[in-house]
Amino acid sequence: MSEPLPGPRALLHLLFNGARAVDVVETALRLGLLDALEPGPVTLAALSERQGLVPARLDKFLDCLESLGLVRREPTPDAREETRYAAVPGLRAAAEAVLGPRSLERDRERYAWHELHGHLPEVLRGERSVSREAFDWPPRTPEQVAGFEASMAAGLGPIVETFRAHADALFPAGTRLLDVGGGDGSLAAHLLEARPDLRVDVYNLPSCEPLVERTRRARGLEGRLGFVAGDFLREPLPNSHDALSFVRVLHDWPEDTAHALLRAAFEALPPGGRVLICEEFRTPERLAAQFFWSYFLMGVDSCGSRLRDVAFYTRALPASGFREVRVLPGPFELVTALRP
Ligand SMILES: C[S@@+](CC[C@H](N)C(=O)[O-])C[C@H]1O[C@@H](n2cnc3c(N)ncnc32)[C@H](O)[C@@H]1O
Repeated sequence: MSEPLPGPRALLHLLFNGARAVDVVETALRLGLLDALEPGPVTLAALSERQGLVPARLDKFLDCLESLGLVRREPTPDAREETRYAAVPGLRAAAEAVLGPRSLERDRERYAWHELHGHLPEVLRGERSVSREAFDWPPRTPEQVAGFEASMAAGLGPIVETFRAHADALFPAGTRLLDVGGGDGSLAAHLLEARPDLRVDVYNLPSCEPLVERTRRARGLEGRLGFVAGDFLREPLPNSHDALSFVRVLHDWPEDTAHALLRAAFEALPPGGRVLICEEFRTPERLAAQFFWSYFLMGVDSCGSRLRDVAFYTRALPASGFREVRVLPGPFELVTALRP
């Protein structure tokens, strides 16, 4: 769905009514109204009869959805009950993704954003931050590490889809891939399940080793899913792999660190070796999905997660010596390049 954003005044009205707006959309999802509205158009009379709802009340409910830009109304000179409504395409899936029980937004509610809420002037002046007990970057305590990596694994769906779509071209038989900052090994496990001839090592801080061990055992990947402990800010990357991936890693760091990591990847790869970068590049829709992190990380100076323009990487890769830079399509784009 790429609807134009409402003007500033309309947007602010809607934001002020945010809790009520979410209530409306959640209700539409729960009652099955979105299932009826998305193939639409459907008349008010048919919809209220099918769902057992009071037409005059449903009429107001549909006005709420229309004011959010989620439902379109076809005005009619006929009786009010004959007005036809249709949901904008993709609404049901979007509502499930953002408001459903496995929503990433719900997952983010676990973070201590309320430590900043109402205190942004002090936050912006550098007088207040998220406490290190609540969140540290990189995660420090075993609870922080496990909680953070679980959040990451929950959002892997589009990344797995992108990698799977391009796996044949990217990973010839026998490829050894190092997934740098590879979380708890969940992405590696998906790739290994899709490609029986692949071998993947996760490179991560030592605190992540038990999580990767757990993934290896749970998915029966002994002998194929390895772990290499290291800190890429302090030491060179290991140099015994054909390909290195950075998945949602480079955008966590300032530009000079991202450049340094790409140079480290270049040094570690053999001639013909491939680097892969997968993260969300900056578009209005993705910026909306990133809102939580833009807000929360104002209080965490050690983490600068920002969506970058893809041009940052298409310029940075050649500058680090890489050639044949390609941007492959997918739900998250995948940028690849080769060491000559
Ligand atoms: C945003 S997470 C992405 C995890 C995973 N790639 C994914 O997309 O689900 C960033 C990862 O970088 C790792 N990381 C952070 N600092 C690191 C460092 N200095 N050396 C190695 N890994 C690091 C974290 O432990 C975490 O697994």
